[in-house]
Amino acid sequence: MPSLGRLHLITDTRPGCDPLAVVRAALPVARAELVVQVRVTDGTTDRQAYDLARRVRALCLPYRATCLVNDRLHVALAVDADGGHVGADDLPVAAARRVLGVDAVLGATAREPGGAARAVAAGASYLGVGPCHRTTTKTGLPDPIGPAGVRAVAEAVTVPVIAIGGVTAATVPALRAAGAYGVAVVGALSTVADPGRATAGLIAALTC
Ligand SMILES: Cc1ncc(COP(=O)(O)OP(=O)(O)O)c(N)n1
Ligand SMILES: Cc1ncsc1CCOP(=O)(O)O
Ligand SMILES: [Mg+2]
Repeated sequence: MPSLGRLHLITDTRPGCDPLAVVRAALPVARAELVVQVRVTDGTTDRQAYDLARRVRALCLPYRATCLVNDRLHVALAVDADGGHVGADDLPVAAARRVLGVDAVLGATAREPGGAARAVAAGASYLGVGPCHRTTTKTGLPDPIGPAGVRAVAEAVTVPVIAIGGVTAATVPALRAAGAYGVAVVGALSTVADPGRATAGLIAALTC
């Protein structure tokens, strides 16, 4: 399995967003350091999710960037994505691993060391850990765990920890110092005027 990219761009399909434009801007900057996770809003049909994932997959290929699909693992299989990401409301990690196969990249959401260790034992190849900071992109989340919460998880597992939730280039150094391998973002790339420039800022923070 190729090494995991450090910058995870999660697609924003809320009204008024153009997820493909953001992916197109980020790819030439981050190249193989980019992991694009296709995440769609609940009201999105499988056909719409498939069409978006198929396009993202095609855009990623020439850059050797990784393409994952959030929640809908049948869509991941249908577009031959590199893998998927599951959380508490999705297929259990072991079932997701059976669906995707042994070689797939499989991310699981974790918030504390016990859940993190269980997810890894069940077959997760990386963990999405958070919310680290307050986010405006997803509602209904528990309080942020901050860099200290990331550290607690990172010390409990050997797989890459991807910090998520309110991440910006300015908060990356503290998250990295806490043991995060990389970060996942929605707003930091999808709600800015120049996503290519924002990608460069995040990559610089992740690789220094
Ligand atoms: C990298 C990463 N980490 C966490 C999540 C959240 O997944 P989940 O808890 O299943 O919530 P939804 O994204 O499905 O709303 C993620 N998607 N990616
Ligand atoms: C899907 C998800 N899970 C925890 S926070 C989050 C959204 C992160 O979005 P942003 O980077 O805009 O805070
Ligand atoms: Mg989910």
